[in-house]
Amino acid sequence: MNAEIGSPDPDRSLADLSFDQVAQPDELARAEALRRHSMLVKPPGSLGRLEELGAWIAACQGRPTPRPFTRARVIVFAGDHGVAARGVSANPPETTGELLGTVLAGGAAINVLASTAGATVRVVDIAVDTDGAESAVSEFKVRRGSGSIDREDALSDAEVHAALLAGRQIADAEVDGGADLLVAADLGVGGSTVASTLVAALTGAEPVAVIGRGSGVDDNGWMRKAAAVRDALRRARAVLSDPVALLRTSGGADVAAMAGFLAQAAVRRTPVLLDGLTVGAAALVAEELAPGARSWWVAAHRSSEPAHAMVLEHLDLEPLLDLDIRLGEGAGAAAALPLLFMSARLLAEVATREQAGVPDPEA
Ligand SMILES: O=C(O)c1ccc[n+]([C@@H]2O[C@H](COP(=O)([O-])O)[C@@H](O)[C@H]2O)c1
Ligand SMILES: Cc1cc2nc[nH]c2cc1C
Repeated sequence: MNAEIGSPDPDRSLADLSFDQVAQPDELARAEALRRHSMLVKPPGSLGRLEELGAWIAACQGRPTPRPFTRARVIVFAGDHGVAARGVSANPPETTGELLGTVLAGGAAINVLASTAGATVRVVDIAVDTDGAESAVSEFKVRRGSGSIDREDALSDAEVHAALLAGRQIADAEVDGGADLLVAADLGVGGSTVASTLVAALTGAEPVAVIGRGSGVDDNGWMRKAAAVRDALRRARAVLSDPVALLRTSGGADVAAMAGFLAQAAVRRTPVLLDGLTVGAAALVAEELAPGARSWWVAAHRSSEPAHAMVLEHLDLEPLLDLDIRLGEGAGAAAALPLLFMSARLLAEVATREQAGVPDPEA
């Protein structure tokens, strides 16, 4: 049980929330890595984006020859959304708690994908609407569910602070525990309505342009979702310039925690593989909280949710995969993990032309 649910420390000041300045990845290491790639036993540039990806890893690690990743971690942030009660999802709200149990039991797609790729999964119950049955993963729980963003604030200011701090603390603990590659993942019925609202607010997109089927809502549900996003957007646009107020008005504790996590991962110079729509919405907020954080992120995939394309465009990120994945829970990111593992090892382990005795025809 978490005694603090619903009563975040009122003494936490705004100052607690500031993120240290984000340093940029090491451009010298990136340039050296690209130069090394041109010396390896293959036509220059022939490994395409794997070369760029390797150079990005080198820049993040601050060394031209990357170390292989040894501890990739997927953190699943689970939370409920009050707006789910408006019938905007194909699934009833209680599904979130059931899915949380499935991930904990190892039976979800993310468990299989992460384990196949060689990553471990941690689940954090940040705001699941359980009826009092908090568990060992509820240490950072901020509240149960959230307000329905079409007509009330999702959270109080104190709850936004608590969630951002939770994300920041989780990132710190993961990096201190040796994580060298991080994935933020979301789980929560109604999450795509919240994420679509945040994306429309932060990118200036029209409501109808951002609304997709989420986890599979039917036509009537899609209409209710469109109405909810339209109403929520009116409230969101009033607080656009203030990311904390935006999270209070139109977010959720899971999104706020992911934003804190993504910002702090960048502060701690740790590369992150971004998943789909809801993580993307959190990333938009994180970039506002910690400008420059986006340099530490790679977009794993393009979700089939229309709002995700707007996230990618806004952050100027080119996704690695386009597999029509629209699951959330970190699935798209886990599917792309092997590409990062390969990119790091290619730079470190492929022989140079000189070592292989294959002279450069141009030399
Ligand atoms: O991240 C995505 O691209 C994504 C796209 C569609 C659905 N989801 C997942 O589905 C849930 C949200 O869908 P919905 O329809 O309940 O809003 C939530 O658990 C997300 O992880 C996630
Ligand atoms: C089954 C199911 C799995 C999910 N994983 C993430 N969101 C989800 C939503 C549903 C409905």
